[in-house]
Amino acid sequence: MYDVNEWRHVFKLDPDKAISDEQLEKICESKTDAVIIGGSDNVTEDNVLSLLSRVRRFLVPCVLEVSNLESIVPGFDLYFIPTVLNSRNTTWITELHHQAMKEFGDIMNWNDILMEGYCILNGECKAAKLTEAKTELNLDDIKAYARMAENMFHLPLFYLEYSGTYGNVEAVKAAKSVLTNTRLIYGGGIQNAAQAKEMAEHADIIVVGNAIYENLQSALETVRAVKG
Ligand SMILES: CC(C)=CCC/C(C)=C/CC/C(C)=C/CC/C(C)=C/CC/C(C)=C/CC/C(C)=C/CC/C(C)=C/COP(=O)(O)OP(=O)(O)O
Ligand SMILES: O=P(O)(O)OC[C@@H](O)CO
Ligand SMILES: [Mg+2]
Repeated sequence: MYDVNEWRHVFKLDPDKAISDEQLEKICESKTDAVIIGGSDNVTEDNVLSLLSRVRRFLVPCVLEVSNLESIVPGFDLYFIPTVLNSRNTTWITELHHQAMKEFGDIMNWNDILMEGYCILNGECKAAKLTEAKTELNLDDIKAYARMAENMFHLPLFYLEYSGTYGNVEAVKAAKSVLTNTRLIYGGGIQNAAQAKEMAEHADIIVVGNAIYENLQSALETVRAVKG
């Protein structure tokens, strides 16, 4: 029903951060392709459900990006499941996933679930610290992770994650150069239309997160910059 292959721009809402109804309406009616609900800190069943019910007043597709087992709730259009390819700790590559399959395996509808191969590149972000990601990577390392996502694991999504800081365009270009079927997602530090446009020249989908809470007007301008 929802074709992520057509998406170019998404907003990521953090369930741990406050957003007014008026601000949320602007995000949901911005003509972005989807709203992702996700974060790395204090993501709970309660704050996920509360944000989902507020986003549901609008027509925009709503995705849960799963970050822990406790906050997986029904009612989303799609579920994105990260596996951190450059983590040093198997917990974040396959272990929580194994646990989740034991818990939810019988009721999972794989038409609504997409795996994301994460490559985290900002060593200072919470997700990097939590997952013990190996972030000192050169362009060849990044290309190799992208190839693993597509050719080895056949993942539908490869996510270059610079959460909190604007990343290296050359890294995005390098990842894109080796991907054919797997969609390239770029997220991190996009604060304005120019940055959105620059990353969207190489990434298939760009994600705007923190800017929603820091400069909403500028965040909204990223939609038109990417989707015209
Ligand atoms: C009942 C029902 C609806 C069932 C549906 C079935 C279903 C979807 C089952 C789930 C199956 C499954 C395999 C789940 C996996 C479970 C799991 C916990 C996997 C681990 C995920 C993971 C690697 C998390 C690590 C952290 C991470 C990469 C989070 C992604 C998001 C992210 C990086 C956000 C940025 O966070 P933020 O807080 O904004 O950070 P900053 O401070 O840097 O801004
Ligand atoms: O919050 P920012 O830095 O925009 O990053 C977006 C997203 O990639 C975070 O997972
Ligand atoms: Mg954030």
